[in-house]
Amino acid sequence: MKYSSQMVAKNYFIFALILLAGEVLFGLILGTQYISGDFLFPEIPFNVARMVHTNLLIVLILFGFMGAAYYLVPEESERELWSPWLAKVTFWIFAAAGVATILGYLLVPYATLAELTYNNLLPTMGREFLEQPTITKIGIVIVALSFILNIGMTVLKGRKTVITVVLLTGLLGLAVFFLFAFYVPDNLVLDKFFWWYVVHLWVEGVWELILGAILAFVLIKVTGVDREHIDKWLYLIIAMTLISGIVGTGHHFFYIGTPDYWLWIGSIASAVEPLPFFMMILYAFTMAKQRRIDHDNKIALTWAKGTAVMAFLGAGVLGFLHTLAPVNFFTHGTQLTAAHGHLSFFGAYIMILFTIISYAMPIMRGRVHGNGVKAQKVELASFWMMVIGMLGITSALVIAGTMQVFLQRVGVDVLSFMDTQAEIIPVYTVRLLFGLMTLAGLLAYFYSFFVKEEGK
Ligand code: HEM
Ligand code: HEM
Ligand SMILES: [Fe+2]
Repeated sequence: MKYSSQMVAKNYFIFALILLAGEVLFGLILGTQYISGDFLFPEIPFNVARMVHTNLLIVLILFGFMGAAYYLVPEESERELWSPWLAKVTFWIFAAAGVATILGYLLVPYATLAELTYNNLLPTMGREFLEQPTITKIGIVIVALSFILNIGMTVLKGRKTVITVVLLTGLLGLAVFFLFAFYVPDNLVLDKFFWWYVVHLWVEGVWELILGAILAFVLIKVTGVDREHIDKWLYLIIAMTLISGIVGTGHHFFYIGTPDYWLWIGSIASAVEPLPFFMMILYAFTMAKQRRIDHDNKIALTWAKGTAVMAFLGAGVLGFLHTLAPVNFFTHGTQLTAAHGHLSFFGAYIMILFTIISYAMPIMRGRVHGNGVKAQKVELASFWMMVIGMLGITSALVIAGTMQVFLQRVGVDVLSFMDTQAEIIPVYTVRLLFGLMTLAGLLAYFYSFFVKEEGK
């Protein structure tokens, strides 16, 4: 490790992985409830489990991004972190607030949680992904500001690279768009309209910049390819992302009460969105081919290539599947949406965290050349188990969604929502089995940390 302050990233990475285990566990609870509705009722109702599942996902990605930034920014900027102390303190504040919020979801009814946290003073609760009590949201803003101050000062005072500039832009965007979580208009159409300013402009806008920057950093390290070469790709990908992604928000404004012109704008702009994801595949594989060094940490490169491919499949292919207005008319809010949500979040934002963790963690643990051969073998097995598990979950959901559309939405003699769900239960059983495989893969990943190196 070049700079001792990079070490602060370790806690962030470990905590992100623990939250990921919780997320997958709650996914399995949800998957079981789809088959047997009374499972764990009344202790953990579906709506609560869902909230815990998705909120853990968001929070773990935030922890992962912070860890990634704290690790790579000092190295890129060629100086110590502006304030390692601040980074350590914010970790504990954020971790405590996160745990308290999840416990709040699980231990008291949501309405009571709203009352206890004085939601009436500034109502922001109750929207998907943004269910956190207002006070937690304020905490997130404070943590984000201190984090950006720390990263920003390090970047400004040190060497500026394309990677750090892109990363910082992404992080600033992340913080700015989160502010829309505080704007909850009474009008339901406006409410939904601005809700997407957080959700869409995060995942299909500024988070993609963060993803691109982390991917570029790891690729430079493990391939030894010239920075100038990688920078050109990064510029191109980022430009394509922003051009298509910002206007592409229109694909959420088709049938929610917004004007008709969104049908055209949303369809056309978002149809371009798969391109930057496709370019990431070309970029990762070209770099791997042109590599100048044979880094001993082979698995980090595997994760990097895997991220590019899976993000393209989840976001690019499954996203495109329902992004044209005439298709979305039938598929909106079905299991096809869930299929896309799972593979895109996993392929892009969970896998990029595995990429940076697999590169950085061995170094932080004193293994500068990466883990030993045996540990990397276990990690490779975990890679495939998780990738196949998530592909299995999403394939099942694509089948479930297609059945749902045809049974419930096409023609006149259609089934009700619940009758349709009953027909799909066999497919949900397959989903659950692949979910178990994903969990097994994650456990194998954890185990790889404890594999002893030969001769030690
Ligand atoms: C890292 C892995 C996972 C990620 C990234 C993930 C992500 C997500 C996301 C983004 C949603 C919201 C989807 C939407 O609104 O369309 C969701 C909901 C859900 N997830 Fe996961 N999930 C993961 C693992 C699992 C597993 C292993 C299972 C079960 C086997 C599962 C089952 C569910 C269910 C049943 C829902 C609720 C869908 C609904 O409301 O109908 N998830 N997950
Ligand atoms: C990594 C990037 C992406 C992530 C993490 C992501 C995630 C999600 C999630 C979780 C939802 C469900 C939200 C909800 O209603 O609860 C969603 C919806 C949607 N996504 Fe994405 N997405 C990504 C990229 C894309 C791309 C590139 C496209 C188009 C090419 C796309 C098209 C759509 C559409 C059309 C919907 C609305 C589905 C509906 O009407 O039910 N997404 N996305
Ligand atoms: Fe979107």
